[in-house]
Amino acid sequence: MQRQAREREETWNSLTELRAQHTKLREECNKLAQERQRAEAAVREREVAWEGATKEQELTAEKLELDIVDLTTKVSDLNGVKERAEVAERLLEPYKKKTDEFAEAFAKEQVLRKRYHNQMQDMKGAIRVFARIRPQVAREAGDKVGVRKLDAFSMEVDDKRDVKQPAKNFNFDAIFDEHSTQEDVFADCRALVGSCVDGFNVTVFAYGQTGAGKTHTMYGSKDSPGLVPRAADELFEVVGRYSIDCQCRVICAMFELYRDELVDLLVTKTKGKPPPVLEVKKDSRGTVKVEGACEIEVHSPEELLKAIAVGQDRRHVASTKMNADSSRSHLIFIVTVEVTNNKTKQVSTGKLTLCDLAGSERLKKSEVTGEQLKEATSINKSLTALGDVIEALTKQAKHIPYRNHRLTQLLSDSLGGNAKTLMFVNCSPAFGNLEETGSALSYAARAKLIMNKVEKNSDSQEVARLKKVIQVMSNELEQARANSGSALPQLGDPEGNEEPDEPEEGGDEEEEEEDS
Ligand SMILES: Nc1ncnc2c1ncn2[C@@H]1O[C@H](COP(=O)(O)OP(=O)(O)OP(=O)(O)O)[C@@H](O)[C@H]1O
Repeated sequence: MQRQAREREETWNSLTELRAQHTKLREECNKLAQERQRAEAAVREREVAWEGATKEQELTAEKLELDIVDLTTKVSDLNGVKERAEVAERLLEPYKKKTDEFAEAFAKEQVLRKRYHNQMQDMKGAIRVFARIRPQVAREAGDKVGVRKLDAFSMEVDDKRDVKQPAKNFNFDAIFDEHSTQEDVFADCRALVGSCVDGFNVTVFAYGQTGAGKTHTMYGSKDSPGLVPRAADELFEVVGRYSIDCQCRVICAMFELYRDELVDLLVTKTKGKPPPVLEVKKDSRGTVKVEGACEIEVHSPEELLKAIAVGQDRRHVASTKMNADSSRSHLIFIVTVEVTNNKTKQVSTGKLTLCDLAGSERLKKSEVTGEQLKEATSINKSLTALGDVIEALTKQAKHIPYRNHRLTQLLSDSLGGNAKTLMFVNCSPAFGNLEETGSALSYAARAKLIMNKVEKNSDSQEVARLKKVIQVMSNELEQARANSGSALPQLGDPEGNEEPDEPEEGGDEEEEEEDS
């Protein structure tokens, strides 16, 4: 009985154990079944994706095949066009040659037209205006171009940002653009140097916004010399030709008009001795002279270039937002050429005035402060005075306000005077400067209307000698008057009542009127 009970218990225990094992196995079986389900779902998903990709590839392949067919048709069409173009080109060959010939003839004709036009303007005494559009500089990178040369005589200023504003056209005696070299520019000015040696007064001045290229045009750089150094070489070329039967003397002087003060750039400063006072005067012919200036006689282009370099080094320049090397003064270089004919003893005296004006600037744009602000204000004031003189001359006003500023006094024989005058109007091509460019061009267009009374400065040797004596005596008298206060009478007025020939600031209505 006991044995039976023990066997039953053992059997029960192994049954319980078997049951536990069975439960565990069922759980594992369930787990495996779930994993299998997940794996089957993933496989199905991949199969669907693969089928989709295959379909897409099939569609792309079909499209590519269609594209290939299309491109093949186009290539064969293009081959047909190319063949026809080649045939047309062969047919056009003789016409192209003719067109090139016409273009060349047109260019030659334009050069001649410009030359004859300039000679005619010269004879009429008209002030000539050459416009020069400089290439865009690094500062303007990314800005659009709004100033274009149209042909040898015309240009346009087109503000495409303002669709309502039509392009403005300007006509001048020559237009130079970003492709024009310093050589091209000088080729159109060369004859003026000859005129100076011939005994005429000649003025070339550059006007324009700050950074527009005035100094580049007038002086240039070592690698790309501008008009002044080229004129120095040309002058001695011409003098060399004259020297066969004439005695020639070349004398130069250089000043800057800095903040309304005339500064001699060639004078050697002596310690403790103030530099001589410079005065702007006019001789009997109306030629402007700067009295008290240091004049240097030069005998070769090298000596002349050395004098130029000395003066340029002493000029006031500064860096502004608009130009890294901005000229802060008006630079005036004067070369006088005295030619005495060995046979006739006739003396002719020509004066070449080369003037690099300081640039007009918007004070907000150039962001100058302190001393530079004072410089800019003074520059703008002088250019306004110059504008007033131009305005008065073009309106043929009775009174021309030359005496309102030293700059206008200095240029009084060049504007409405006895000189052959050439004005450069320099401009930037960039959109950012269109407003300033437009006003500089309008300023220059007005100047183009001015007529000078050009005549040769020629005297017999005796008259020339006497004029020099008078000049020396006048200077001595002025000196004596300066030393003894106002005790001595003024020249030409025994009573000593005449106004001294000093510039008057601010355009006083009371000032002495000058003949237009
Ligand atoms: N035709 C040109 N070709 C190449 N570079 C030019 C030309 N004109 C001007 N530049 C360059 O543009 C910059 C400004 O020119 P420049 O100093 O002559 O201007 P500016 O009118 O004399 O200015 P500012 O009135 O401030 O003295 C310079 O770096 C100059 O080298």
